Amino acid sequence: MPELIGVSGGPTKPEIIAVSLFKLDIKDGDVFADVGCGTGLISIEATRLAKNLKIYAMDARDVAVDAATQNFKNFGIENAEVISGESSEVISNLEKVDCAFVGGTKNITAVLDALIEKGARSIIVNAVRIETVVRVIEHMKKRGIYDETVHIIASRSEELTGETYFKPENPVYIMSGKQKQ
Ligand SMILES: C[S@@+](CC[C@H](N)C(=O)[O-])C[C@H]1O[C@@H](n2cnc3c(N)ncnc32)[C@H](O)[C@@H]1O
Repeated sequence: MPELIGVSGGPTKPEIIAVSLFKLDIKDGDVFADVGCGTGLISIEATRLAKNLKIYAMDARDVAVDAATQNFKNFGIENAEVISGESSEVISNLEKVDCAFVGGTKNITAVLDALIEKGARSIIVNAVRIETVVRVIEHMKKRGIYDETVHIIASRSEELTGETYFKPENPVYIMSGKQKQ
């Protein structure tokens, strides 16, 4: 496996990716939006779960766009387009979206509105700040797409003086929205 090029804020931890992508329920042929793609790892993992995806990976930071572009090249991901810009505007210019993972939550209500407008049937949002969690739940409820929130607290084994202890990861909230297509 090639080594993933990192950026601040990423990559998303494997346990969070596992739960998020399970709940996303991505299907063969889907148009998938990786919103605030950072390293692009979510898109890379999504290609292992479904065939013939069309992926739009977007981020407002040049450093993330460059990292995702290089990571896709290194991992042989040919079905992903990396787009630089504010996600709510990028999504507005897409023809349609079937499902979306939102890892970057700036302007989150506008991002959710754009995804709903494009017909997304499944939207998963990751957040660590409680104010963002409340904003997402309230807006999903207002738009009639709220499904549920899962709060994940994981810890990973680390060696300590030849023995094993568990180092806690940051807790993450995973919000899920579903819409009929
Ligand atoms: C926590 S990181 C995402 C990590 C990523 N899932 C990974 O595995 O590498 C959040 C990213 O979202 C981007 N971001 C946040 N809000 C955004 C927005 N409204 N539009 C575009 N990018 C955004 C940030 O620039 C940042 O790179």
